[in-house]
Amino acid sequence: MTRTKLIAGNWKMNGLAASTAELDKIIAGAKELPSRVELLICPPFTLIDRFADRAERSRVAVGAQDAHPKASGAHTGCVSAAMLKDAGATHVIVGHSERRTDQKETDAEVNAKAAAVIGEGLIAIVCVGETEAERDAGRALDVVGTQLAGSLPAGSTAANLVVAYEPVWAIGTGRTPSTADVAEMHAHIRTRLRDQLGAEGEGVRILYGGSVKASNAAELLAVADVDGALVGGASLTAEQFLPIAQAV
Ligand SMILES: O=C[C@H](O)COP(=O)(O)O
Repeated sequence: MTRTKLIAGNWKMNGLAASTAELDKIIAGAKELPSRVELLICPPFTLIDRFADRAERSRVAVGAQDAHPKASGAHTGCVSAAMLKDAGATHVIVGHSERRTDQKETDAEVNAKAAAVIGEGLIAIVCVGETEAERDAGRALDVVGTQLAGSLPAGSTAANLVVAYEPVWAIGTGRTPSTADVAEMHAHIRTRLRDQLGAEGEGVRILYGGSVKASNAAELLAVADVDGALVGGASLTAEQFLPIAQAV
Protein backbone atom coordinates (compact mmCIF):
# COMPACT_ATOMS: atom_id res chain seq x y z
CA MET A 1 0.00 0.00 0.00
CA THR A 2 1.26 3.49 -0.85
CA ARG A 3 1.27 5.93 2.05
CA THR A 4 2.25 9.57 1.57
CA LYS A 5 5.51 10.08 3.44
CA LEU A 6 5.39 12.54 6.34
CA ILE A 7 8.53 14.41 7.36
CA ALA A 8 7.79 16.02 10.71
CA GLY A 9 10.02 18.43 12.61
CA ASN A 10 9.80 18.50 16.40
CA TRP A 11 11.38 21.76 17.53
CA LYS A 12 11.14 20.73 21.19
CA MET A 13 11.94 23.72 23.49
CA ASN A 14 13.56 25.77 20.74
CA GLY A 15 12.41 28.80 18.81
CA LEU A 16 11.57 32.46 19.29
CA ALA A 17 9.64 34.90 17.14
CA ALA A 18 12.77 35.44 15.05
CA SER A 19 12.60 31.76 14.04
CA THR A 20 9.77 32.68 11.68
CA ALA A 21 12.52 33.47 9.19
CA GLU A 22 13.56 29.80 9.24
CA LEU A 23 9.95 28.69 8.77
CA ASP A 24 9.72 31.00 5.75
CA LYS A 25 12.73 29.24 4.22
CA ILE A 26 11.13 25.84 4.86
CA ILE A 27 7.87 27.00 3.27
CA ALA A 28 9.76 28.30 0.23
CA GLY A 29 11.74 25.08 -0.16
CA ALA A 30 8.65 22.93 0.27
CA LYS A 31 7.24 24.28 -2.99
CA GLU A 32 9.82 22.24 -4.88
CA LEU A 33 9.07 18.95 -3.13
CA PRO A 34 7.29 16.10 -4.93
CA SER A 35 3.65 15.48 -3.99
CA ARG A 36 4.57 12.14 -2.38
CA VAL A 37 5.87 13.96 0.70
CA GLU A 38 4.13 16.07 3.37
CA LEU A 39 5.93 18.46 5.73
CA LEU A 40 5.01 19.28 9.31
CA ILE A 41 6.67 21.58 11.83
CA CYS A 42 5.80 21.32 15.54
CA PRO A 43 7.17 24.44 17.25
CA PRO A 44 6.70 25.26 20.95
CA PHE A 45 3.18 26.37 21.95
CA THR A 46 4.20 30.03 21.85
CA LEU A 47 4.83 29.93 18.10
CA ILE A 48 1.92 27.82 16.85
CA ASP A 49 -0.44 30.69 16.12
CA ARG A 50 2.24 32.74 14.38
CA PHE A 51 3.55 29.75 12.38
CA ALA A 52 0.07 28.60 11.37
CA ASP A 53 -0.72 32.06 9.98
CA ARG A 54 2.54 32.10 8.11
CA ALA A 55 2.14 28.59 6.70
CA GLU A 56 -1.46 29.01 5.60
CA ARG A 57 -1.96 27.81 2.01
CA SER A 58 1.59 26.39 1.96
CA ARG A 59 2.87 22.80 1.80
CA VAL A 60 3.86 22.98 5.48
CA ALA A 61 1.45 21.94 8.24
CA VAL A 62 1.90 23.15 11.81
CA GLY A 63 1.50 20.97 14.88
CA ALA A 64 2.02 20.88 18.64
CA GLN A 65 4.17 18.79 20.95
CA ASP A 66 1.64 17.87 23.66
CA ALA A 67 -2.00 18.38 24.69
CA HIS A 68 -3.92 18.03 27.93
CA PRO A 69 -6.63 15.36 27.83
CA LYS A 70 -9.34 17.77 29.01
CA ALA A 71 -10.80 20.52 26.79
CA SER A 72 -10.63 23.24 29.47
CA GLY A 73 -10.60 23.76 33.22
CA ALA A 74 -8.38 24.31 36.24
CA HIS A 75 -5.09 22.90 34.90
CA THR A 76 -2.51 25.64 35.35
CA GLY A 77 0.13 25.73 32.66
CA CYS A 78 -1.57 23.19 30.40
CA VAL A 79 -2.90 23.55 26.86
CA SER A 80 -5.82 21.58 25.43
CA ALA A 81 -6.32 20.08 21.99
CA ALA A 82 -9.20 22.50 21.44
CA MET A 83 -6.82 25.42 22.09
CA LEU A 84 -4.23 23.98 19.73
CA LYS A 85 -6.82 23.57 17.00
CA ASP A 86 -7.95 27.14 17.61
CA ALA A 87 -4.34 28.31 17.19
CA GLY A 88 -4.07 26.51 13.84
CA ALA A 89 -2.43 23.19 14.71
CA THR A 90 -3.47 20.17 12.65
CA HIS A 91 -1.27 17.53 14.34
CA VAL A 92 -0.21 16.92 17.95
CA ILE A 93 2.70 14.78 19.13
CA VAL A 94 1.79 12.80 22.25
CA GLY A 95 3.85 10.46 24.41
CA HIS A 96 7.26 11.66 23.28
CA SER A 97 9.90 9.79 25.27
CA GLU A 98 11.12 13.06 26.78
CA ARG A 99 7.65 13.54 28.29
CA ARG A 100 7.36 9.87 29.24
CA THR A 101 10.64 10.35 31.16
CA ASP A 102 10.50 13.97 32.41
CA GLN A 103 6.76 14.16 33.14
CA LYS A 104 6.41 10.43 33.91
CA GLU A 105 3.60 10.09 31.36
CA THR A 106 2.06 6.63 31.31
CA ASP A 107 0.51 4.77 28.39
CA ALA A 108 -2.93 5.50 29.87
CA GLU A 109 -2.20 9.24 29.93
CA VAL A 110 -0.84 9.15 26.39
CA ASN A 111 -3.99 7.27 25.35
CA ALA A 112 -6.22 9.95 26.92
CA LYS A 113 -4.24 12.74 25.25
CA ALA A 114 -4.40 11.04 21.85
CA ALA A 115 -8.15 10.53 22.30
CA ALA A 116 -8.57 14.25 23.03
CA VAL A 117 -6.53 15.18 19.97
CA ILE A 118 -8.54 12.86 17.73
CA GLY A 119 -11.76 14.06 19.34
CA GLU A 120 -10.94 17.59 18.19
CA GLY A 121 -10.49 16.38 14.63
CA LEU A 122 -6.70 16.65 14.77
CA ILE A 123 -4.08 14.02 13.95
CA ALA A 124 -2.32 12.36 16.89
CA ILE A 125 1.33 11.38 16.47
CA VAL A 126 1.81 8.77 19.17
CA CYS A 127 5.45 8.10 20.08
CA VAL A 128 6.81 4.74 21.21
CA GLY A 129 10.32 3.37 21.65
CA GLU A 130 12.58 1.32 23.86
CA THR A 131 15.50 2.40 26.05
CA GLU A 132 18.99 1.10 25.45
CA ALA A 133 18.75 -1.23 28.45
CA GLU A 134 15.49 -2.67 27.11
CA ARG A 135 17.06 -3.30 23.69
CA ASP A 136 20.16 -4.85 25.24
CA ALA A 137 17.89 -7.14 27.24
CA GLY A 138 16.17 -8.28 24.02
CA ARG A 139 12.90 -6.66 25.07
CA ALA A 140 12.54 -3.93 22.43
CA LEU A 141 9.68 -5.56 20.50
CA ASP A 142 7.76 -6.40 23.67
CA VAL A 143 8.19 -2.91 25.14
CA VAL A 144 6.94 -1.21 21.99
CA GLY A 145 4.07 -3.70 21.67
CA THR A 146 2.98 -2.91 25.23
CA GLN A 147 3.22 0.85 24.59
CA LEU A 148 1.05 0.50 21.47
CA ALA A 149 -1.54 -1.62 23.27
CA GLY A 150 -1.85 1.00 26.00
CA SER A 151 -1.41 4.23 24.07
CA LEU A 152 -3.67 3.95 21.01
CA PRO A 153 -7.20 5.18 21.72
CA ALA A 154 -10.41 3.62 20.49
CA GLY A 155 -11.44 5.20 17.22
CA SER A 156 -7.90 5.44 15.83
CA THR A 157 -7.84 5.29 12.04
CA ALA A 158 -5.36 5.77 9.21
CA ALA A 159 -6.66 9.34 8.90
CA ASN A 160 -6.30 10.44 12.51
CA LEU A 161 -3.30 8.47 13.80
CA VAL A 162 0.41 8.44 13.05
CA VAL A 163 2.83 6.30 15.08
CA ALA A 164 6.42 7.45 15.61
CA TYR A 165 8.99 4.83 16.58
CA GLU A 166 11.85 6.53 18.38
CA PRO A 167 14.42 4.35 20.11
CA VAL A 168 15.26 6.48 23.17
CA TRP A 169 18.98 5.78 22.84
CA ALA A 170 19.01 7.19 19.29
CA ILE A 171 17.47 10.56 20.16
CA GLY A 172 19.98 13.39 19.92
CA THR A 173 22.91 10.99 20.13
CA GLY A 174 23.95 10.64 16.50
CA ARG A 175 23.41 6.90 16.82
CA THR A 176 20.81 5.03 14.75
CA PRO A 177 19.67 1.41 14.70
CA SER A 178 20.73 -0.78 11.77
CA THR A 179 18.28 -0.76 8.89
CA ALA A 180 17.58 -4.43 9.73
CA ASP A 181 16.54 -3.44 13.26
CA VAL A 182 14.39 -0.58 11.94
CA ALA A 183 12.74 -2.96 9.46
CA GLU A 184 12.07 -5.54 12.19
CA MET A 185 10.52 -2.96 14.51
CA HIS A 186 8.40 -1.26 11.86
CA ALA A 187 7.09 -4.65 10.64
CA HIS A 188 6.26 -5.48 14.26
CA ILE A 189 4.42 -2.18 14.70
CA ARG A 190 2.51 -2.78 11.44
CA THR A 191 1.40 -6.20 12.67
CA ARG A 192 0.26 -4.75 15.98
CA LEU A 193 -1.61 -1.94 14.21
CA ARG A 194 -3.42 -4.50 12.03
CA ASP A 195 -4.27 -6.53 15.13
CA GLN A 196 -5.55 -3.47 17.03
CA LEU A 197 -7.20 -1.47 14.25
CA GLY A 198 -8.04 -4.04 11.58
CA ALA A 199 -7.88 -2.77 8.00
CA GLU A 200 -7.20 0.80 9.22
CA GLY A 201 -3.89 -0.39 10.65
CA GLU A 202 -2.57 -0.90 7.14
CA GLY A 203 -2.86 2.78 6.32
CA VAL A 204 -1.48 4.28 9.54
CA ARG A 205 1.86 5.92 8.87
CA ILE A 206 4.81 4.79 10.97
CA LEU A 207 7.59 7.36 11.29
CA TYR A 208 11.15 6.63 12.37
CA GLY A 209 12.77 9.15 14.73
CA GLY A 210 16.20 9.39 16.32
CA SER A 211 19.21 11.20 14.83
CA VAL A 212 17.69 11.47 11.34
CA LYS A 213 19.74 13.81 9.16
CA ALA A 214 20.36 14.44 5.49
CA SER A 215 23.17 11.88 5.35
CA ASN A 216 21.11 8.93 6.64
CA ALA A 217 17.58 9.90 5.56
CA ALA A 218 17.53 8.13 2.19
CA GLU A 219 18.66 4.86 3.73
CA LEU A 220 16.15 5.00 6.62
CA LEU A 221 13.24 6.17 4.46
CA ALA A 222 13.80 3.30 2.02
CA VAL A 223 13.11 0.69 4.72
CA ALA A 224 9.76 -1.10 4.37
CA ASP A 225 7.02 0.38 6.55
CA VAL A 226 9.04 3.54 7.26
CA ASP A 227 6.48 6.12 6.17
CA GLY A 228 8.41 9.20 7.15
CA ALA A 229 10.56 10.66 9.88
CA LEU A 230 10.17 12.56 13.14
CA VAL A 231 13.18 14.86 13.19
CA GLY A 232 14.47 16.81 16.17
CA GLY A 233 17.75 18.70 15.90
CA ALA A 234 17.95 18.63 12.12
CA SER A 235 14.48 20.18 11.77
CA LEU A 236 15.54 23.53 13.23
CA THR A 237 16.97 24.93 10.02
CA ALA A 238 15.72 24.75 6.45
CA GLU A 239 19.25 23.92 5.38
CA GLN A 240 19.22 20.66 7.33
CA PHE A 241 15.50 19.84 7.21
CA LEU A 242 14.70 20.22 3.51
CA PRO A 243 17.31 17.69 2.31
CA ILE A 244 15.64 15.07 4.54
CA ALA A 245 12.34 15.66 2.73
CA GLN A 246 14.16 15.65 -0.60
CA ALA A 247 15.52 12.20 0.25
CA VAL A 248 12.01 10.68 0.08
O1 LIG B 1 11.05 14.08 18.12
C1 LIG B 1 12.17 13.95 17.60
C2 LIG B 1 13.14 13.08 18.14
O2 LIG B 1 13.16 13.00 19.51
C3 LIG B 1 14.45 12.94 17.45
O3 LIG B 1 15.35 13.93 17.86
P1 LIG B 1 16.77 14.04 17.11
O4 LIG B 1 16.45 14.06 15.63
O5 LIG B 1 17.36 15.31 17.60
O6 LIG B 1 17.53 12.81 17.47
